[in-house]
Amino acid sequence: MTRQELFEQIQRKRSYLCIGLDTDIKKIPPHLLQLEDPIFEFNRQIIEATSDLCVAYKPNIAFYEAHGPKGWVSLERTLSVIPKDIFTIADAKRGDIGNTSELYARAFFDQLSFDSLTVAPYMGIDSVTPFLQFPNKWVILLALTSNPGHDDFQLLSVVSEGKSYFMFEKVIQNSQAWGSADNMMYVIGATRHDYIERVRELAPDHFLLVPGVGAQGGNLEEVSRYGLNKQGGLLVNSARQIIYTSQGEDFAEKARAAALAVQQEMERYLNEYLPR
Ligand SMILES: O=C(O)c1cc(=O)[nH]c(=O)n1[C@@H]1O[C@H](COP(=O)(O)O)[C@@H](O)[C@H]1O
Repeated sequence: MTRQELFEQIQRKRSYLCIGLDTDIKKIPPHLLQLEDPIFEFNRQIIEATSDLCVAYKPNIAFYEAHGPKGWVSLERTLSVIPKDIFTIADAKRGDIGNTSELYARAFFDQLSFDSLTVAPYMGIDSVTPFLQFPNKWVILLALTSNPGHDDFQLLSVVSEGKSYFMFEKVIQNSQAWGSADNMMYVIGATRHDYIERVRELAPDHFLLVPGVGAQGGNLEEVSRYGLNKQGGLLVNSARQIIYTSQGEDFAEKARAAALAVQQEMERYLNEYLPR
């Protein structure tokens, strides 16, 4: 999917919501557990109930891998029911020496047909560029993550040409030579919305994947104020706050209500910062 197509979807749906399919067998409604593939059935109903309100789905691969081969089947089946105009993110946080990264890319882009993959930048250029060789596919590079440990490394000072930068700032600056705003996004945690203005100075055109609203307490209003750009430029992810709203037979309906509340809030920000 191209940047322009993503933007058109944001305008059409008045939403930049990405729903996280972090489908935990321990948290899904008990009535689904007797089915052959409860994870798929849960996802299928969530997708059916919410696909007009969001522009992306992000299955976190850990929730599927943990079940072995059965989990991969649930993931494949889930992908097959996501409408084709919706952006898909494999949240696998990969990155390794070049030939290994290339195989990871083939797994997620060719075998599973995801539009994008989250990638850790720590091993540097040759661990990231193999993912950028796939036409129409995206790398979403971790820059400033939402978890408490982000300050262990991402906020360390690095001196470059006599100036001091945070490590995450160097990730954003240096990686722009590896790809472009048409095939690379950055992860910025919603819990660090105080840095989004700075991120926008460094990467005015790139899309940002912003997890951490909802269950992790990030602030959507602040993220939107500083993060929206002229093409939308934001995919704000929420998983638990949307998909686990009810443990009953009405779980999909309740998930829709939670997604609708977020979409309506986003529509207000789009009207304010990015009028049609
Ligand atoms: O790469 C990610 O998506 C990610 C990066 C980050 O900094 N923080 C973060 O929470 N995530 C993912 O985003 C999702 C957040 O889920 P909720 O907190 O339930 O909305 C999980 O799948 C996390 O793995």
